[in-house]
Amino acid sequence: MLHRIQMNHLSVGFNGEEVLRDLSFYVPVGKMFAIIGPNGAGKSTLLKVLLGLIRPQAGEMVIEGDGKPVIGYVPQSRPIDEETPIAAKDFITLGLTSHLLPWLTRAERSKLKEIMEFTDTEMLAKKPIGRLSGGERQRVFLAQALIREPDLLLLDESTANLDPGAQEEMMRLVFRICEKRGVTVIFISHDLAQVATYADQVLLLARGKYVQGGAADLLSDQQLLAEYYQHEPVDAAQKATLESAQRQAMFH
Ligand SMILES: Nc1ncnc2c1ncn2[C@@H]1O[C@H](COP(=O)(O)OP(=O)(O)OP(=O)(O)O)[C@@H](O)[C@H]1O
Repeated sequence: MLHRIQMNHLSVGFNGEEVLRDLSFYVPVGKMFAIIGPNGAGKSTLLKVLLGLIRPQAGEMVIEGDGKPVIGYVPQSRPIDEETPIAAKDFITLGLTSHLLPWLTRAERSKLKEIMEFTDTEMLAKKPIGRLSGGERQRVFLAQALIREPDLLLLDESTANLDPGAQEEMMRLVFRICEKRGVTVIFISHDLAQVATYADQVLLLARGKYVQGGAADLLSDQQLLAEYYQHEPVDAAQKATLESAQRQAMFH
């Protein structure tokens, strides 16, 4: 169980170029937290800092819990060679400390069964991961992250390449994990509707600046979004004109 996730004055750069500058924010424990912002804003870099893969040049990261915090990670869906010789079930067990199926303890086997039921991956158990559909593969990645019983779950655009139904299914699973097991979830997304639906708090990031706020307040601030995403805000009149043009295009 986590007690506190707090970043204080983080700065990260590559080859002398700053990507994150003096970034301070907190993540509410046991909630869904979204990181949004334009391409190149530093969102994945921030997740890598949380995963301990990048050491910030300045600042500190505080992740406090009852014991050593366990972090699960689900990457963006990527193509995997069809012939990759590993079945979904074996892939999921790679998340455990004993690793390979024959060496699983009784407790680990029962955990595996529970997680595969939860993520609806039982039917995929024997299929090579390269032959799974995008949505199936992401559920397998999620199962691998969950089998470690994480305190903190990180998702880096994990639903980006899925169809709307599969996106919804995956986010509902993640939401249930957060709600029922008290897992803190940090997810990166470019889908602002998805963020509005699932996030409690949002960190909006652009190079060199950031703002944190409640999802409803922050996402309804068109001026702020336009400033960070660097486009003109769409006002009500423009929206009506656009919709009318779309309707006309449909009938001609
Ligand atoms: N290992 C690295 N070496 C050099 N530059 C890097 C490295 N990792 C990231 N960067 C640079 O840092 C900047 C931020 O990258 P990052 O992947 O964090 O952005 P992002 O917000 O996740 O973008 P996107 O929405 O496109 O995925 C980019 O300009 C990128 O080129």
